[in-house]
Amino acid sequence: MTVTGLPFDDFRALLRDLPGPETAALIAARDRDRQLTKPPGSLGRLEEIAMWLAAWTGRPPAVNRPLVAIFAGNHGVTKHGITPFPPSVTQQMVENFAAGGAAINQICSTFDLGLKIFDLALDYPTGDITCEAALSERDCAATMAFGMEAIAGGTDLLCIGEMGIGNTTIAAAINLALYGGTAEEWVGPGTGSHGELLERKINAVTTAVEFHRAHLDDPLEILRRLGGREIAAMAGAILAARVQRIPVLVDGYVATAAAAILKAANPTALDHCLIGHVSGEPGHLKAIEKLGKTPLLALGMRLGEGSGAALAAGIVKAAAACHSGMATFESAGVSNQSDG
Ligand SMILES: O=C(O)c1ccc[n+]([C@@H]2O[C@H](COP(=O)([O-])O)[C@@H](O)[C@H]2O)c1
Ligand SMILES: Cc1cc2nc[nH]c2cc1C
Repeated sequence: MTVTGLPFDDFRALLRDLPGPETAALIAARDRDRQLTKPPGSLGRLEEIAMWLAAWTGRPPAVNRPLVAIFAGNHGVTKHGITPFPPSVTQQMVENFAAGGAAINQICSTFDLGLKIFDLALDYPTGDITCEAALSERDCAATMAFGMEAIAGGTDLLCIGEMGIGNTTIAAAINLALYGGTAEEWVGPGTGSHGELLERKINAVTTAVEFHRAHLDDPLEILRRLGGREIAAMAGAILAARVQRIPVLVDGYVATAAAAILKAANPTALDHCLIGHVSGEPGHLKAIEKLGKTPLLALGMRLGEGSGAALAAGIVKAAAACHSGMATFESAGVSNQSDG
């Protein structure tokens, strides 16, 4: 037997043929929304969120098994001295997540969200993107496939987050490769890179995109050359959720870069996603606009670890509860506008 397929082939095929929303469930939800005891449109974006849940799950809006998935990876590019924290903090924070001591643990408890942490070969950082590919095609595809397993235990709302010292540099490089401009437009302080650290970060992003320039017309090549394991896994998880029609909340600057790879491969690939929160990272709003999205929250956070998506999950749960739990004009005996 001759093996002819390349590792990305299955993902390219999946991306070509994505399922769309369920129109019948959307129409039913719109119909019910019109009957609820409120002036039309008065719940603003909560109404849009309820319709989004119905369209993607194919049933009345509900959130019964929300899950926050955090993917952790390490990056060879950190050897350039671009971050105030050492790469060992990635593993240490994974342990902190497991022990319940991180911000994300408290947000998950507050909104009753499940939390799963996926650490990705933390002892084997990716290649230094300034002079080599971050990942081989085989490693990148295997990591995307691993990310797809995040939903295997079942969920009806997936919040996508990450942890990885150096990964705001990676996100900036991906954005520069996808959208152009200058490194300065996409590089921000991350966990606190200023002065010489920030200059080296900008140089690393410029050099990396220049080094890989001849190969950046293919989004999956951008992912494997400039990305990282947590970025590849997040892309896989978002794609798997789409195939299973599970709505997704995307977290900050880094998670958005993973999502952007899918959008570049298929313009409809993020129709099942909302952006939970616009990060304080300066390039995030522009990156969100490139996806044609409006973030649900703007709280000035720049933490990552799924925090913005998890906070937005609280809003999404409230939207579903309003839609399913509110009385109708008829059931509550409240006069509707047309009743006079
Ligand atoms: O996603 C964001 O908006 C975001 C903004 C700033 C920092 N982070 C988090 O900080 C880490 C990356 O920052 P840095 O400075 O090491 O590139 C990584 O663990 C991210 O989760 C994340
Ligand atoms: C302490 C710390 C916590 C984090 N959470 C997400 N990214 C992080 C980066 C650092 C440095």
